[in-house]
Amino acid sequence: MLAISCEEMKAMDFYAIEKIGIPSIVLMENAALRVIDNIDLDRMNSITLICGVGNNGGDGLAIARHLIINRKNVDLFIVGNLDKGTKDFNINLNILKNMELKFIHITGEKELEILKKSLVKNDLTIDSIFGIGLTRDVEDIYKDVISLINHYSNNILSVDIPSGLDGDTGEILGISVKSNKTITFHLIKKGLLESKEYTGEIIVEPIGIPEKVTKVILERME
Ligand SMILES: NC(=O)C1=CN([C@@H]2O[C@H](COP(=O)(O)OP(=O)(O)OC[C@H]3O[C@@H](n4cnc5c(N)ncnc54)[C@H](O)[C@@H]3O)[C@@H](O)[C@H]2O)[C@H](O)CC1
Ligand SMILES: [K+]
Repeated sequence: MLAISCEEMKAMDFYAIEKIGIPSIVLMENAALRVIDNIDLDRMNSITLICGVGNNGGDGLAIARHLIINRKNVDLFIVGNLDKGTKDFNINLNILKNMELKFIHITGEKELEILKKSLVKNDLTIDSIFGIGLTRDVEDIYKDVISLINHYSNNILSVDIPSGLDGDTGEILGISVKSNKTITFHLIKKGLLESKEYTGEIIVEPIGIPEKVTKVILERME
């Protein structure tokens, strides 16, 4: 199975968007729908979603929207500086605000306690904090959130990469979500192959990036 680096994935995303003309929000929507396809909606009714403020978080916001449309009970939490949200994160956040979905912005003990209460009673926790954009050790409030996720969830799904795992080496950067299932997009990232203990079952899902893009980037980056 072809495994790629985070840099190669970012280059493929960029080429698909800039050269082929597929809007990034379309890739994000495709990613969200692929995650929904991998959730047993007949059995999962109460779902806790924890989102970062990058595009991995943006995936999570789009997933939240589709879960709500499927009449699921969604507890949505966001961790990170909301002023630093990416373009696609903000598009999806704005949609949820227009749908009057309440979310909790985790900044301290009070919200961590609310998160814990949601985790202990839910059917599924979805980790959408960091993906291929993780660049350094996880610290502070992010570390507290991931520790709670690992302690109090009984069923965890990670979006693209377990948050805290280095997508290239499989190294744990301070702390990582220990998932039951990881839905990774387009091609498997090398780091996932090194850390089955943290990824759980790995499912690779297409998000609409043409084969040509993969070929061009891999030839360029050989
Ligand atoms: N259009 C696309 O490219 C698509 C991407 N997909 C998803 O996007 C993520 C990658 O998103 P990106 O915004 O590049 O980064 P992350 O969301 O992974 O990280 C967010 C942000 O966090 C900052 N950061 C990095 N390390 C730390 C840290 N230790 N502590 C705090 N903050 C940190 C950094 O600034 C990052 O930018 C990819 O995984 C996919 O899930 C779509 O799925 C498809 C389209
Ligand atoms: K993640």
